[in-house]
Amino acid sequence: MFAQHGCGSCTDPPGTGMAFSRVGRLDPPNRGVSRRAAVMLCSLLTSLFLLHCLTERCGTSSPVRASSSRGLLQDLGSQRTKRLVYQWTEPVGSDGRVDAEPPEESPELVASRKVSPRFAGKLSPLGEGSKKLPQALIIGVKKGGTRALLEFLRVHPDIRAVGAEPHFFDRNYENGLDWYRELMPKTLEGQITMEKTPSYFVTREAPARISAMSRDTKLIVVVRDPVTRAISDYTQTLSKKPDIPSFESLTFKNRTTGLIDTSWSAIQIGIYAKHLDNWLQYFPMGQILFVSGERLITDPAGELGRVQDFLGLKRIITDKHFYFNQTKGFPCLKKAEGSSKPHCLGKTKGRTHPNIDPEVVQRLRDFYRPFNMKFYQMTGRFFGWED
Ligand SMILES: Nc1ncnc2c1ncn2[C@@H]1O[C@H](COP(=O)(O)OS(=O)(=O)O)[C@@H](OP(=O)(O)O)[C@H]1O
Repeated sequence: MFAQHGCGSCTDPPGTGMAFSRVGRLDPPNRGVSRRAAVMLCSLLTSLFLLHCLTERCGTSSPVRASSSRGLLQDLGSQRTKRLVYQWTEPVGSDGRVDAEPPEESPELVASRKVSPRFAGKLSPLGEGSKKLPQALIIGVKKGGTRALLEFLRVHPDIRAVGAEPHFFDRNYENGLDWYRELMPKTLEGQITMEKTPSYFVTREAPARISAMSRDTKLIVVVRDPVTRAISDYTQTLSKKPDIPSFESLTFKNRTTGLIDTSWSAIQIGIYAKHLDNWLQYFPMGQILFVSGERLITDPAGELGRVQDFLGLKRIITDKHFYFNQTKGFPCLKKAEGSSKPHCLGKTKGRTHPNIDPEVVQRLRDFYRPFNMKFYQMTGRFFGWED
């Protein structure tokens, strides 16, 4: 009876005691003793409950929970997420060049994972495992097909990846490895942690920094015909800054002399042999896998087979996982990771490119040819970008 009667007081703010003293004065003495006992019992139970909450084991509805240490950590986590959100808008240069885009994940897919969209990895049902530094990275190239590769790889049960581009080895290096590790999803023994940031491939300092993290890091580069890549890069910028000069005028330092402006990042990035040279100072060729961006579209399962072998994983992602979506004009996943629904990449992947003057395209083909030949020689793979 006391427990029932007094239970309303259990929710009163502890330490006020006002309701109890008023009730005590109005009741007869023998009942007053019992009431005092009930009050003491309630206070004891309240204290125990508070203690329980402070050790973070009580339900989310508890007011104590809001100020618990986990609450603070969650707040910090969302601040960090916000910080990374800003970075999507940061890299717009004065010429309207944009370095990165938000991850191509549909809101439905993200919601189905029930975790932060930007840093969503695969969650084990009980959230067990620990955060580890990545053992494999997709380091480039921008507009090569890096998002498609990562989204396809995430289907593999032994791969867990960050959704967003952390840009750790180029823009956020001063934040330190602990910051970087915190961004990673938890993994169990035998699972591989991954992330993709396409700008690493052209960042001078990236190879030394990644090697300092671990000399065993496996590196994956998705490459695509440098001319189409440059046009794709330009198309992305144009979609955000429609007033930029034409592709043709940005291509040349001087159109009449035909001198190509190699300082324009859209052109620079495609000189793959030059960038690769820098990586080979720190990593042996066997630790770098080159994925054909073209074949990733025409034969995704074939390229994914090579990637799984390279990562030492069982070939789980096969033809059965893909279908060709006629409307999108690209292969899509029958079931995305963490979801039972089909999944194509979003609108910013597979944009319609503007028509470029064929003479300019030819001039660029001539420009890239020797670099491409060198690149085929270095990698031992013929990518067929000549026509
Ligand atoms: N399956 C699938 N679906 C959609 N798009 C696909 C796919 N596979 C490869 N691609 C090509 O990926 C190009 C974008 O490359 P990235 O994801 O590396 O771009 S980014 O650097 O992250 O912005 C994108 O370039 P654009 O066609 O120029 O938009 C696509 O051609």
